[in-house]
Amino acid sequence: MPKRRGLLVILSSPSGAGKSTLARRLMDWDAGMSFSVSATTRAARPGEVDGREYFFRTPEEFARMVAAGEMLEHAEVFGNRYGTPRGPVEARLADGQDVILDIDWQGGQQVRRSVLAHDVVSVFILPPSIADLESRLRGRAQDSDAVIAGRMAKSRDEISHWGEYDYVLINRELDRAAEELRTILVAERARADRQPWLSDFVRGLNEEFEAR
Ligand SMILES: Nc1ncnc2c1ncn2[C@@H]1O[C@H](COP(=O)(O)OP(=O)(O)OP(=O)(O)O)[C@@H](O)[C@H]1O
Ligand SMILES: Nc1nc2c(ncn2[C@@H]2O[C@H](COP(=O)(O)O)[C@@H](O)[C@H]2O)c(=O)[nH]1
Repeated sequence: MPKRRGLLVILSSPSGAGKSTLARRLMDWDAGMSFSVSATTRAARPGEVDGREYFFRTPEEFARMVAAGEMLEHAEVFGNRYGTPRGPVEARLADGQDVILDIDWQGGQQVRRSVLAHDVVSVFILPPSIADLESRLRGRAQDSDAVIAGRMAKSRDEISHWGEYDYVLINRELDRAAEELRTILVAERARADRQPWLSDFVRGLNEEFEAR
């Protein structure tokens, strides 16, 4: 019976709106989903581990990965380079696993134009207000004031891309936003064109009709 291919779930938002938090909620809900670990040239934050949050790479190593065609997408974000390693994503999709990409709008555009476009569900996450966005970035306590100011300055531009996404949700109350995200996944998985085994199943129903 043909197996469903995995879904590529793109989450984008201005920095601090809650993508990683919502991605973790999705994986708590369905342990079969996985997170694509990006490569980046940015320095690791305290507590971040190479290969877990990111593959931390030098600019030269990152450029080599791009030149070798190893990136599904890549972009410069806040002065650093970020990219999605292609191999693990393609392998997991082919195996029927859903994969979450926490990437910016530039990466979102590239993935939607790629050969994997049919597998994509894209979700843009808005903060309830700009004041909340700033207080979340500050509350995370992982970036300097200068870095936070830079990210706030770019947030308007990121938000301007919301209309390019399949779904948009406002991450006001976390439990509610996580529930909305799960609902999107449930609906997308149930789409007829994502269940290639359905024609076999309906053939079985017809055989049952004929045997009555
Ligand atoms: N609904 C919410 N209400 C209050 N705080 C939240 C909510 N969602 C996320 N947060 C908090 O906001 C902060 C930023 O969240 P998170 O790191 O998930 O954002 P992000 O979009 O992944 O950021 P970045 O783009 O910089 O990686 C975290 O401290 C997180 O706990
Ligand atoms: N286009 C891509 N954007 C990415 C990727 N990995 C992360 N990001 C985006 O970068 C910013 C900053 O992340 P941070 O970890 O430094 O806070 C955030 O908006 C991410 O969505 C990627 O592989 N490609």
